[in-house]
Amino acid sequence: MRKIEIFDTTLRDGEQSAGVNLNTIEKLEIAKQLERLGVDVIEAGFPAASPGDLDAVKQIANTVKHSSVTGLARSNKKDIDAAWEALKGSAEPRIHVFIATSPIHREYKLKMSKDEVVERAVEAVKYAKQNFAKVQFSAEDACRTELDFLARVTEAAIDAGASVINIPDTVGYITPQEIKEIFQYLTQNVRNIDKAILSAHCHDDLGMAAANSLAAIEGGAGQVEGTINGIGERAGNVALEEVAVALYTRSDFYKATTGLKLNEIKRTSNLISKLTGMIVPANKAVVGDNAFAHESGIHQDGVLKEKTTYEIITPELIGLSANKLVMGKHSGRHAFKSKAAELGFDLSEEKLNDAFKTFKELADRKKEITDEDLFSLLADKQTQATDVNGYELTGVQVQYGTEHIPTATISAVLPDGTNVTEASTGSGSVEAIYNTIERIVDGEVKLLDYKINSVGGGRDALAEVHVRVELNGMESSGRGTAQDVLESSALAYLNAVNRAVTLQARQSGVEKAHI
Ligand SMILES: CC(=O)SCCNC(=O)CCNC(=O)[C@H](O)C(C)(C)COP(=O)(O)OP(=O)(O)OC[C@H]1O[C@@H](n2cnc3c(N)ncnc32)[C@H](O)[C@@H]1OP(=O)(O)O
Ligand SMILES: CC(C)C(=O)C(=O)O
Ligand SMILES: [Mg+2]
Repeated sequence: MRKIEIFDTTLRDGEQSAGVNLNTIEKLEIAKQLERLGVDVIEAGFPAASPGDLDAVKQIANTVKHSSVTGLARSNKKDIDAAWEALKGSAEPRIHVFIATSPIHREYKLKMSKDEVVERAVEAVKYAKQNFAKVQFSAEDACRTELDFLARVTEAAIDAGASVINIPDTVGYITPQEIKEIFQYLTQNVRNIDKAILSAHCHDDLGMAAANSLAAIEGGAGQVEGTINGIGERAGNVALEEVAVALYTRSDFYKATTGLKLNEIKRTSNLISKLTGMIVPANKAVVGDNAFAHESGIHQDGVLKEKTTYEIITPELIGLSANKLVMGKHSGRHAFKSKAAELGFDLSEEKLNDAFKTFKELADRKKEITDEDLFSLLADKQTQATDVNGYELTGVQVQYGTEHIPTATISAVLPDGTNVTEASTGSGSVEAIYNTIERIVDGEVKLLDYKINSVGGGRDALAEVHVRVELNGMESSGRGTAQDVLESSALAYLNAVNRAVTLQARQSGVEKAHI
């Protein structure tokens, strides 16, 4: 069996998804889970993109021990220096430098000749190699690049010191047969290919990312790059869980495996979905809610007689256990702590006490507290900043009637500690709440997107709201979870406002909390 290296770029290419913005605490939590999942490399960000990105990559590099941590850099000294600043504390400093090689990108974007692109790539790899133990080079838009030129760039980058050469299908254009041939061509025509491993990085614009990644492996790729749940720029990157489970299930065909702990897949998917607000479609391969649901009579009959009639992978394989009824209002602190550990959370004493209090309040109102409820509650506590200096919701009251104008009254604590209560109307309850919050907040807030999702099932399920807002021209996202949809709507809005305030403070040089 060949071992395929798994390079996870959820925190870099995944965060390039429109509307996703993770703060450092959330990125750290995701990185720790990717480490538990057993990915070989975590691409933690693009350090030159912003001081916040650099800081997040640095914290992840200094925390994660069992996966390599890397950061992206353009082929210039400034980006490579920023990456070094972020990654020098990691166990095996590793950088990912790139430059586009296709004719379209050379002519219109970079305005460079072939020779200039090769020269820039070589200079960048050599410069990076002065500090970094491991250098990965990517030929952006490789799959639309002339094959002989791609081989030339690859050979030059390896000679300059790159030990991983990534061949991205940047715009999701290639077909499985073609990408297999590209990898075979490079394997056969690059003189020094034995000194590097080839990597595939596929996007899903035509829905072929998983097929293309698997075809690249057949053609000789030793590393696959992608994201969990397939999030990423435009239609997203290849979903790593699909590649890993396909290799496992069809090892008879691919004769390849990965180092992933497949039973950590579901937890990783849930955490990333929750923190990014990118909800996983029910019919999504491997991690969708319906991936193991048999609806029709003939299928149910077959599964009852013999599971393998209609089930090629088991829920247990990806760590999906039956949703147990776990805790109730009579549960104590010890049981709660051990349940939190079972669900994969290692909370500080302060956060654990806070989570226990919220759990007890919830248990008073909700009949059954499921693993899903607890996961949501604990993930919120784990990623909540303790040094927050923002707006805090203390009360929501809404009057609604089909014959009346909805009116909301909101009480909150301002960043300077003052208590306020305001009221306003709207065409619906949520609009009334948001109009009221706008009266409380300093500046102009615009709602850009609103999504609501229930955590688990049942009439008393928790409501999780994700919003995207603009505050004084600064875009940010926020989320809120509560049993009541209106309360979660208010919490999500204020969370997004607080994040925008933090980003603005950062930009104006005033370091504040990681809200
Ligand atoms: C395929 C991918 O996923 S690539 C990664 C995409 N990710 C990102 O862009 C991360 C977020 N980006 C950013 O924050 C900003 O774009 C920054 C900080 C990286 C750069 O910002 P700016 O300096 O303002 O440049 P801007 O983004 O407008 O333009 C990019 C410049 O980099 C150049 N460039 C693009 N790729 C490369 C490269 N790999 N190597 C060298 N130069 C490059 C472009 O030609 C352009 O140069 P020009 O200004 O001479 O025309
Ligand atoms: C930066 C590179 C690797 C990339 O994300 C792409 O080309 O899609
Ligand atoms: Mg990409």
